[in-house]
Amino acid sequence: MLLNEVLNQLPNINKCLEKGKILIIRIDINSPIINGKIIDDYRIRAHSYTLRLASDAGARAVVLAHQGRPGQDDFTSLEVHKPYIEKYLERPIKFVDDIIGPEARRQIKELKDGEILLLENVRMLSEEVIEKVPEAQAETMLVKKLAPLADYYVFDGFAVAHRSQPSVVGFPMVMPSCMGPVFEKELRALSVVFEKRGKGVVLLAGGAKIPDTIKAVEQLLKNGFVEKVAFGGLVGFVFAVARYGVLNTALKQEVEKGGYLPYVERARQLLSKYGEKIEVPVDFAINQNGRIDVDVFSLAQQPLDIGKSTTMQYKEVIDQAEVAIFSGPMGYIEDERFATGTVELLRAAAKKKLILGGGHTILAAEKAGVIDKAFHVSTGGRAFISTIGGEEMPAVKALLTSAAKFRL
Ligand SMILES: Nc1ncnc2c1ncn2[C@@H]1O[C@H](COP(=O)(O)OP(=O)(O)OP(=O)(O)O)[C@@H](O)[C@H]1O
Ligand SMILES: O=C(O)[C@H](O)COP(=O)(O)O
Repeated sequence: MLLNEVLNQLPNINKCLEKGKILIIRIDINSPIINGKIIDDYRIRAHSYTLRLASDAGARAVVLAHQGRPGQDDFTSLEVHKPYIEKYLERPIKFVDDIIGPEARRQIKELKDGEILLLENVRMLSEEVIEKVPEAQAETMLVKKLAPLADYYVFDGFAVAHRSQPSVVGFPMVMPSCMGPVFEKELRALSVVFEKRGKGVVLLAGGAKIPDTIKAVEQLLKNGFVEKVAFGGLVGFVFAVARYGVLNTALKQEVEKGGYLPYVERARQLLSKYGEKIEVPVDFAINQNGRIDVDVFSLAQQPLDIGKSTTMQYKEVIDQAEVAIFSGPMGYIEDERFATGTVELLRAAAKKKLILGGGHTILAAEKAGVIDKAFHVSTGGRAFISTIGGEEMPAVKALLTSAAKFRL
């Protein structure tokens, strides 16, 4: 189903905003954390708007969210996020280090109109990280314990919409549900891409998520949703190896190091099918006591950015376009010298209808000074790239089922 049809069928948050009603709101404030400190709060800022809407309407908000994955360094308590939410909301919120236990349930029952209660990292429940069909997720402890306490479920976590987890797809099966404003805004912005049916749409695809990016690009090209795709970042290495052969050992080594050699074959297939629609780097920047640019055949060490000729070539592609989608940086943006390709292309893309997504892409856009010029800045990482690829998100499917069942 097309995104605008989905949007017509799903109730938006206004249908769930009622004074005194208890809302379970699933947001995605999963943020980059280093040494216990949040280093980018873009998602928190975005979702604070949703919580403000609920609070201003006098609803009682129970907030579900995650941070990291069990076993990873950034798997922390959401207590870390509380002051950030309070900063953007300009009002205090409650936090409880419990999710479905007696203390959490007591605090939910005692909520007053306009209050917001943030529950602990929902991935501390082992059942949350197991993906299953929505009907099975409706049987989890999370849903069984919390759903009876609430009136509505609001799904706002676009960035986690691709996960068939209990907090995402379980609640819509058992209670009236609506989409939150962050999620709705994402779908509306991305529907612009689909409405164009590819005409004048270019994708700048970089970054490090090789399998996800290749999968999304396969879909986009197959469905005719883009006119051109220009590759950079690590995914650009894979396409350069595919286009120019494996003569170049430095590039091949980089691809091999990440275990991505099998993707070279998929890249080759895409190139043979859609060759004229795909742009591949012709040169790269390397570090030899500073940045120097070398053409793809002379490369003898790890490339850290697309080169100047590639940047020029991609700028021409952007100039011809109406909509530019930017997903993943073109180079190692953590080092100023190698952020040039990404920054220059972002500036060119900002003259068009620019849609961008991904943590590092947002950081680069901030660096390039274009974040406020973008038509849409997505909160999604994998969810963003998958949605533009035309993949149906489990959250969307569950909300559609809920809409048909509960008719808000
Ligand atoms: N040539 C390169 N050499 C080394 N690192 C690179 C290169 N090109 C891109 N990267 C790295 O890729 C990472 C970003 O890729 P990623 O796919 O995570 O993008 P993103 O915008 O952060 O998306 P998401 O939020 O989904 O993670 C950055 O750390 C960047 O330095
Ligand atoms: O950052 C993301 O992409 C989302 O929060 C989903 O996180 P996950 O990949 O750990 O499910």
